[in-house]
Amino acid sequence: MVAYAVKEIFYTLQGEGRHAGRAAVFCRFAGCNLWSGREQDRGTATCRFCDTDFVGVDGQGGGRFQDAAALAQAISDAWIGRGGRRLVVLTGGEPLLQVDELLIERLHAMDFEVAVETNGTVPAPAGLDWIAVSPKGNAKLQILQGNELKLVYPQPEALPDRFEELAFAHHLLQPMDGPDLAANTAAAVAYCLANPRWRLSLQSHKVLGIP
Ligand SMILES: C[S@@+](CC[C@H](N)C(=O)[O-])C[C@H]1O[C@@H](n2cnc3c(N)ncnc32)[C@H](O)[C@@H]1O
Ligand SMILES: Nc1nc2[nH]cc(C(=O)O)c2c(=O)[nH]1
Ligand code: SF4
Ligand SMILES: [Mg+2]
Repeated sequence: MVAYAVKEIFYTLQGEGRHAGRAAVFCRFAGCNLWSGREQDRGTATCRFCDTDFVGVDGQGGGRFQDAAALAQAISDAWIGRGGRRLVVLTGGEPLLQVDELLIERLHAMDFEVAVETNGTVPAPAGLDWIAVSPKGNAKLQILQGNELKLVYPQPEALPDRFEELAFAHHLLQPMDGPDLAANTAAAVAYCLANPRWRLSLQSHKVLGIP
């Protein structure tokens, strides 16, 4: 039985959210519940603005890992930093379709702080150190609390008001990348100025030209 399908594993700086600028291993799981990942399905998907290729296991360091120990070892091998706190960001695709408590335990045993980037539609296993939820359109949220709520903006079906009172330590707006990035960034800046409980999250890795 193949346990985990992983698109890619790479070491870079977290580009987004409250940990932006911090070194981390990214583990990108294959597959998502809100889009097939095929361009021909994008227009009818629940999530239509995705900036990521999460199909297959053919990326750098990707593959099928038989068990939690094997995947945790591959993640550990990708950490090339010296000193500091080791951080892994589990992303995708939708990581919570695959992440389980055993993997989190193994990563903790290898001295990692374990963060997740999720669309929030799948319940989270116990033990995660940092939960970043990024709601999508009218998809029903199952995770109603966490560390950061990072809303891609603007989404007509997911207005910030709806998430303002949820129990997250940080509320962030991230401009939607795509053909309207400049206008979306201006709109997000204006929203944060008018509604100071929201802070801006830029995708700094794209500006920097790093993965
Ligand atoms: C590719 S997703 C993978 C994790 C998970 N499926 C999710 O949606 O949160 C990683 C992050 O990128 C964000 N993202 C995806 N497409 C984006 C876009 N076009 N502009 C800005 N952020 C985007 C997501 O909202 C999420 O915060
Ligand atoms: N540098 C960098 N930071 C990121 N933060 C969230 C990402 C993601 O795709 O989940 C991401 C990513 O793909 N690259
Ligand atoms: S939920 Fe996340 S991975 Fe899935 S299509 Fe949307 S942005 Fe991409
Ligand atoms: Mg990304």
